Amino acid sequence: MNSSSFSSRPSRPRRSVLYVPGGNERAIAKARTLECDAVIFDLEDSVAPDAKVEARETIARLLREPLGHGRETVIRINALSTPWGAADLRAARDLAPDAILIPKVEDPADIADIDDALDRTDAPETLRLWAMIETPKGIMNAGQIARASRTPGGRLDCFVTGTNDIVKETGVAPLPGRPYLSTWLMEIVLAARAYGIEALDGVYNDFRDAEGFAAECAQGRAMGFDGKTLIHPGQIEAANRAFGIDPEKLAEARGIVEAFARAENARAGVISLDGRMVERLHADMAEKLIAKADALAARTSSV
Ligand SMILES: CC(C)(COP(=O)(O)OP(=O)(O)OC[C@H]1O[C@@H](n2cnc3c(N)ncnc32)[C@H](O)[C@@H]1OP(=O)(O)O)[C@@H](O)C(=O)NCCC(=O)NCCSC(=O)C[C@H](O)C(=O)O
Ligand SMILES: [Mg+2]
Repeated sequence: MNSSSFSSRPSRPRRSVLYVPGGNERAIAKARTLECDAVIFDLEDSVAPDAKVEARETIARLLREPLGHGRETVIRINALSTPWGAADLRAARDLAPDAILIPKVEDPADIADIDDALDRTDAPETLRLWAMIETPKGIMNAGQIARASRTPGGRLDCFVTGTNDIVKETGVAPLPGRPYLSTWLMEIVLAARAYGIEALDGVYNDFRDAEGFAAECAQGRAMGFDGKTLIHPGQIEAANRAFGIDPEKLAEARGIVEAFARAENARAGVISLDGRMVERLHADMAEKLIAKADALAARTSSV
């Protein structure tokens, strides 16, 4: 398989991925009613050290039922190097979420350690790993981290950008338009694309600023991110719109696929369609878009 091919990436919609603090029972209950594509139940930075054990017990009690309606359930654990990491990993594994999110990944070994620990407990192969890229070393090593995911049985499926930690660790100014962050964000996208995994943009802290949020979503989409991580239910609709599918683009994609399917184009590498040059690589991209639209359509919206 061509590890850099667009079509090798999964087509699950991840337009809107909401963090929910693991200790907040009201927010956990509310998450079941929301139209986001995935929910990250957090045991790391949104939970104070003294509340970590209780938060773990809370999600173990409240997440026995999957979210349903095609939404992915993800649990962010504390790093294995912390006093809570190993017990978080066991608890998360027992809940059988779609993925476990590992914070502050800096090296392929950070993923391999978790993979090995999961293999020792016969965790299902379907359990995926997501990696937070949010430190200088994590950004610099993003390519190697993604590359290591291509090993047989590798579980890594998605990079999640941690802009708050990047700002903290680098001292970069978090200005509107993210001028000093953009290069690093695009390195994360590039590393993900090179090895066929997905990449999610970081959070927008000022959750009452709808205009600023919409602008940052549009920027993230233009950078190539698959979706945005969110901190508040009020951000879901705008993220779904920004990272959703434009009906005109979908119609165009269907036209490209149909054109290449015609008998007269069976051996063509390039065709002319509506006055534009269209290559087989465009057909690959079109198929990916159609698969994403189908996955969205298959999701029931009656949450
Ligand atoms: C940011 C908040 C603390 C704001 O909370 P609050 O003031 O309570 O908001 P509202 O009163 O507007 O809430 C209205 C209702 O919505 C529910 N709610 C709020 N947030 C969530 C949520 N995230 N998920 C589900 N439900 C939510 C409230 O309970 C209200 O419900 P109801 O009363 O029944 O109507 C709060 O939004 C919050 O805690 N957000 C998540 C914070 C978080 O998880 N942070 C950690 C992840 S961000 C990060 O670490 C990224 C990365 O690592 C990095 O480095 O960048
Ligand atoms: Mg962080």
